[in-house]
Amino acid sequence: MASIDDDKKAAAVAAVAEVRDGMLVGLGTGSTAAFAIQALGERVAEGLQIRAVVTSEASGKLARELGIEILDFATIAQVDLTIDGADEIDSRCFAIKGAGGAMLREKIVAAASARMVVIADGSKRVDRIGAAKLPVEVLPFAIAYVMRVLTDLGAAPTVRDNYRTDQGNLVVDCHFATLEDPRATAATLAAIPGILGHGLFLDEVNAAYIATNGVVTRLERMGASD
Ligand SMILES: O=C(CO)[C@H](O)[C@H](O)COP(=O)(O)O
Repeated sequence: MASIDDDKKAAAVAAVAEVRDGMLVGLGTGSTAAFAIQALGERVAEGLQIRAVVTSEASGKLARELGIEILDFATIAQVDLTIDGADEIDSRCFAIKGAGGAMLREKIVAAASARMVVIADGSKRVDRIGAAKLPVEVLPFAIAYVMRVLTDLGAAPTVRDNYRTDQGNLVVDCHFATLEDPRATAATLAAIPGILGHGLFLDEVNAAYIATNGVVTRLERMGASD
């Protein structure tokens, strides 16, 4: 029986097989993304010619150690393929991300990407997203106000202890009693001044590789979802 790490690695290797010579690749954050960076590093060592942008300092450090050329994302307008993990993914290719706190950069890199694939072990596959905590990145200046608004919305917000994002901001983990209309929730969060980003990925994910007991399943987005 495959371990969770075996499954993370299997999903990562399947996604990395999509990478071709000449691509600019977006590298996600987290333990599953680290398996993808590792697999990509092995292909680079074998001669694959790619360059990459990263969604966190941690992923950048790992990628550089593996000999992957990293570009400054501030100079990049378009990425070919981004590979990233998720905390939950459903059949609509809706995802919740951000347990690792990198969702703001991850969302930006995903938005800039022609294609984004999520990689995950089977525990992340759900019927409908909503059980996982939904993180939001908050400007420290706005934290008291944002906490009041999120509490009024019934989001049961908690500030992540002793944590700052790579941009120096706070993360507030939310949990809504239901996430029946994720688009409405995303719009509500995006409209709150002081919230810089949130972990709902509703339009970014094109496909997912999900591994359960060593078997990798590919989920492909079928046009527009709601
Ligand atoms: O969104 C993320 C980081 O912001 C991660 O991709 C997500 O939390 C999954 O992490 P892991 O692969 O370690 O379970």
